[in-house]
Amino acid sequence: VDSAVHHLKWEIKYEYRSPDCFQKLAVTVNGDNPGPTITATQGDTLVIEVTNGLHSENTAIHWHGIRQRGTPWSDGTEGVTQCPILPGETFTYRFVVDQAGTYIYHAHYGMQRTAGLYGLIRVLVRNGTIEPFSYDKERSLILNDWWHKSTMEQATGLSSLKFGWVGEPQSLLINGRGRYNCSLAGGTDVCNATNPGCSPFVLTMVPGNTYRLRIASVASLSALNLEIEGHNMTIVEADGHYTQPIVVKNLNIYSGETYSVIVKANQDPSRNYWVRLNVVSRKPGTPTGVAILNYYPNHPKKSPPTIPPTGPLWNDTVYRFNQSKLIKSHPNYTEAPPRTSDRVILLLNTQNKVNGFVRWSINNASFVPPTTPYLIAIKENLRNVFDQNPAPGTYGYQNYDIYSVPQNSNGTLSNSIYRLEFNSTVDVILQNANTMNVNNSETHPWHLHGHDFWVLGFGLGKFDPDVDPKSYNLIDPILKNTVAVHPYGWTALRFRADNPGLWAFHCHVEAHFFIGMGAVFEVGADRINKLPSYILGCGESRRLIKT
Ligand SMILES: O=C1O[C@H]([C@@H](O)CO)C(O)=C1O
Repeated sequence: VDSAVHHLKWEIKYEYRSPDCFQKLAVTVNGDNPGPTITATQGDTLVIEVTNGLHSENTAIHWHGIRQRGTPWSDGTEGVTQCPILPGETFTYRFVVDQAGTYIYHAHYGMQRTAGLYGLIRVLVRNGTIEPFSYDKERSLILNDWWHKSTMEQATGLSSLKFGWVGEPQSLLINGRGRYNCSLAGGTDVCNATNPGCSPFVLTMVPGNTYRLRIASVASLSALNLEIEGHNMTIVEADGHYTQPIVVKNLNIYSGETYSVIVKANQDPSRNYWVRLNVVSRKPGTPTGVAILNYYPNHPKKSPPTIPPTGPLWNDTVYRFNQSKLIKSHPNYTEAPPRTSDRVILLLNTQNKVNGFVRWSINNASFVPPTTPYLIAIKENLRNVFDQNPAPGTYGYQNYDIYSVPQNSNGTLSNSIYRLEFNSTVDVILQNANTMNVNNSETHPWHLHGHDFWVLGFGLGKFDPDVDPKSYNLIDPILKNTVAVHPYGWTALRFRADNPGLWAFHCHVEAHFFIGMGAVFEVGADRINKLPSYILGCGESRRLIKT
C-alpha cells in the first residue's frame, strides 16, 4: 500500500471574529476559525508545522483520537508530552493516522480550546476497504459552545480564591456559526446580526440521497443534544469505531466524542428543516443553536416553516444513560476485550476545595501538571520534577456517600501518576458523586490519550465491585476514546496498556481539567524510543540541550 505524507504549515493567530454576531478575539488557523479540516487516508503520515503567532500566549495542539504509536511526543499535551510552543516558535508534529474514522484536533494548553482552536480530522479507509454502511455523500458538523468572556478571564476566575465560575455559554455553534441576541449586548459595533459569519450554517442535501454526517463535539462545558427535524439518524461510527447501526431521533454527544450517522434526505423536498442543538445535563442558560438543513434547490436561507423541535428534557438523565448503553460495536468489526483484567483502578470524581480554592479531584488528588513534561522527566530520569509516589488507587470508597455534599471536601494538589505495566489489561471505574452543591452531580466526559478503551458498562448509583462486574458487556462493547460518566453514576472501561508513552486521562470539560480533574498514565517507559532533541527546552529539560 502506498501511503501519502501530507505536509501542512499552520499559523495560529488571534483575530477578531463574530461567530455568533458578537465580536471577540478567536484563534484562527491560517485565517480560519474553526481551523481547516484535515483529510487523510488510513496509514498516511501527517507532518504539521505549527507556528505560534499568538504574540503573548503559548500553545500546543492535541490530535484527539489519534493514538500516536511510536510518536508519543506528537500528542500535543502541554505538561505531559511536550513543552509549550512559545510565541514566534514553530513545532513540527509528525505522526501516522493508523485508524480510519472521525477525529478532532484542538488546543491542549491551559484553557485555550475555549478561544476557538479546533477542527476536524477525517481519516478515510484505504481504497477497496468496505465499510458496513453506504452513502452517496458526506457532510460534517462540528459542535461547540461559546463564551463572550475571554479565555484569560475564565481561567483567572477559576483560579481565584474568590471562585469565578465560567457560567453557561452565550451561544452554541455549529461549524463555527451561532446567533446571539444582539439586543442583549451593548452597541452594534460589538454585536450586529449583519456581522460576517453569524448567519446559521447551511447543510445542503439533495432529495433522495443518503448522507454520512460526521459529528464532533469540542464543547468546553456543555453536554449537547442534536436533532435534525423530521429525520432519524442511524449511528454507525463512534470515536473511529463502527457501531451496530442504531436509529435515534436525536443524539446526545459529549465533549470529545465523534460520531458518524446516516441521514436520508427522504422528506418533503419543497421546504427546509431545522438542525437543532441544545444543552442537556446542566440547566440551560443558552438559547437553542440552529443550522438549516437545506433541500436543494430550495433557497439555502429559506427559513423552515416550523419551530425547531424541543428535544429531550435537559435533566432527563435516564434518557441519556439509556442512549449511552445502546452504543455497541458492529458484529463484523468487533475486537472483543480480554475476559479479565490485571488491575482495577477506581477513580472517585469529586468537587473539592484545596486551600480554599475550588478544585476537582480524583481520589482526593487534584491534578496539577509539572512545568517539565512527564515524558521528558521520565525518559531523562529527572526525578524531582514530580511526586514519585503512585497516584492514589482508591479513596475511602467503601464509606463514601456519593449522594451527599462531601463532609470534608478538602483535597490535596498532586502531580503523581499511575504507572501501568506494559501490555497489561487495566480496568478503570469512574465513579461520580455529589458536587459541593446540594442535590447536584454533573456529567463528565472522560478522554484517554494514546489508547482506545472498551466501554464495559454504565450504572446509576454507587459501583458495587462484587456485583457490577458480573454485568459487564464482554461480547460487543464499543471501543472509544471518550465516554460520559452520568450524574451519580459510574462507567467501567478496559484497555490494554500497549502504547508506550505518557498519556493524559481527563475530564474533557475545559473548566474541570483546568482545576484538577485529570490523571496521567505511564505505559512502558523503557520502550519509548529516544526522544527527539527538538522536544527539549522547558523547565528542567533545558539543561539537557547539548550545545
Ligand atoms: O466546577 C464547577 O463549578 C460550578 C459550581 O459547582 C460552583 O459554582 C459548576 O457548575 C461546575 O461545574
